[in-house]
Amino acid sequence: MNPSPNLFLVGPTGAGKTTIGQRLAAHFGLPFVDLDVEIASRYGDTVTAIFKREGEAGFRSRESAHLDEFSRHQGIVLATGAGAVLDPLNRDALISRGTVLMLGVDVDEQLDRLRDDGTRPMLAGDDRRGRLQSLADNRNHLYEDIADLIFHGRHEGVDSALPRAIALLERHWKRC
Ligand SMILES: Nc1ncnc2c1ncn2[C@@H]1O[C@H](COP(=O)(O)OP(=O)(O)O)[C@@H](O)[C@H]1O
Ligand SMILES: O=C(O)C1=C[C@@H](OP(=O)(O)O)[C@@H](O)[C@H](O)C1
Ligand SMILES: [Mg+2]
Repeated sequence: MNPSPNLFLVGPTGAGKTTIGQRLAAHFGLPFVDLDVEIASRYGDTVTAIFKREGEAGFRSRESAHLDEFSRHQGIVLATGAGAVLDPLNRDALISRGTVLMLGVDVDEQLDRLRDDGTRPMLAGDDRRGRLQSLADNRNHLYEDIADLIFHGRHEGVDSALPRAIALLERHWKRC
């Protein structure tokens, strides 16, 4: 079904890269890898703890190393973290080693989905809306630049989004 070696999910925090990625992998019968989970398990720590101990720069260098490693696999679904696209080498690896699916989401929906979620260090502190807006301003064009496909998240649950995402991918792969 997938003529491309891998499926890479990119997009803002809370867009559903982890959740939808897992469900897409199950649907297509492919192994699922979440970059953040791999980083956390490799260092026996949470992403939040790595941010606290090493700062964002420390996390980013681990993220780039893991992205390079896992993007070389064949036939996986890989959920990246929202900031993985900041490094141009990461963007090149994603573009050249698989189909890049951007999951888009607006700030209101992010606020809603992540209301009770305290696990995202980039959102720590006050003014979540302002932080999300500035992350969107800085990053959305990077996702769009590398995406083969863009899935626009609506105000709907995962069960309703999933078949739309599957249909989008199947249409794309049929054309390839
Ligand atoms: N339509 C939807 N698509 C994706 N995630 C959704 C949707 N509706 C609700 N969610 C919820 O949003 C939360 C954030 O999703 P997550 O997969 O962690 O995003 P990401 O990995 O992109 O940061 C999860 O709790 C997920 O169940
Ligand atoms: O916005 C970011 O830079 C980050 C997003 C997180 O992933 P999600 O996109 O799954 O939240 C995780 O990689 C880390 O906390 C940094
Ligand atoms: Mg995630």
